[in-house]
Amino acid sequence: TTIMAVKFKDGVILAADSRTSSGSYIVNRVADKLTELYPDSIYCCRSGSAADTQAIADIIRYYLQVHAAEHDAPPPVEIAANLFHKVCYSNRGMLSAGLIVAGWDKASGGAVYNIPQGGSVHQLDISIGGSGSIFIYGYCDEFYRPDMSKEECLDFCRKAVALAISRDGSSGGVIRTCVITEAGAERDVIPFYEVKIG
Ligand SMILES: C#CCCCC(=O)N[C@@H](Cc1ccccc1)C(=O)N[C@@H](CC(C)C)B(O)O
Repeated sequence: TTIMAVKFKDGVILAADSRTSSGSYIVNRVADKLTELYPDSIYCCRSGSAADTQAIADIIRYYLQVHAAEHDAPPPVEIAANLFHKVCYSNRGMLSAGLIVAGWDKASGGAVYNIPQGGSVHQLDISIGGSGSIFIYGYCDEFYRPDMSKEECLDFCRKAVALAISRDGSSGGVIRTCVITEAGAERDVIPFYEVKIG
């Protein structure tokens, strides 16, 4: 898997490949690793065990619905990140889950949180994860800027995931993206071959 989430001018952009593998067998070549946690405002990027990350996302989705009902307002992204931390840390050592939580809320105007295997929480401007991310740290260090426009940031994310797909055997398929701003969430998908790489 290759996943990433990035802050840009108007909010956040999430991106992922679409390969689910079992050893060298490709179980799903069109998997959707960008999972909605709260309608139109909070998503997560999933890496690691498909089973574990599906189960955890379902739990967080439920708790965010409860939070929204209790507060009569959409939950801040930070709440979703803290809920993931609680579940992942209390089941530490029994899960294989590398998650990135990202979304837009009135208070932050866009936030990205990385939750690695141990269950810690890290707020960042950009987070990359999954087996393919090791191949694109240099690319992201060199080209990421916090003030990119939507189009610039979409191109940056698609190029980063395409470069990872070209090197990581556990990443592949199509490149899915999700742009989250005050206006809501906008999903897109492009084939890997449409991205011009070396
Ligand atoms: C079907 C089946 C077997 C398991 C499918 C399955 O979880 N594959 C995993 C790899 C893995 C992980 C832990 C144990 C085994 C196999 C996978 O493809 N993970 C991708 C992300 C998920 C969310 C789709 B990525 O991290 O590569």
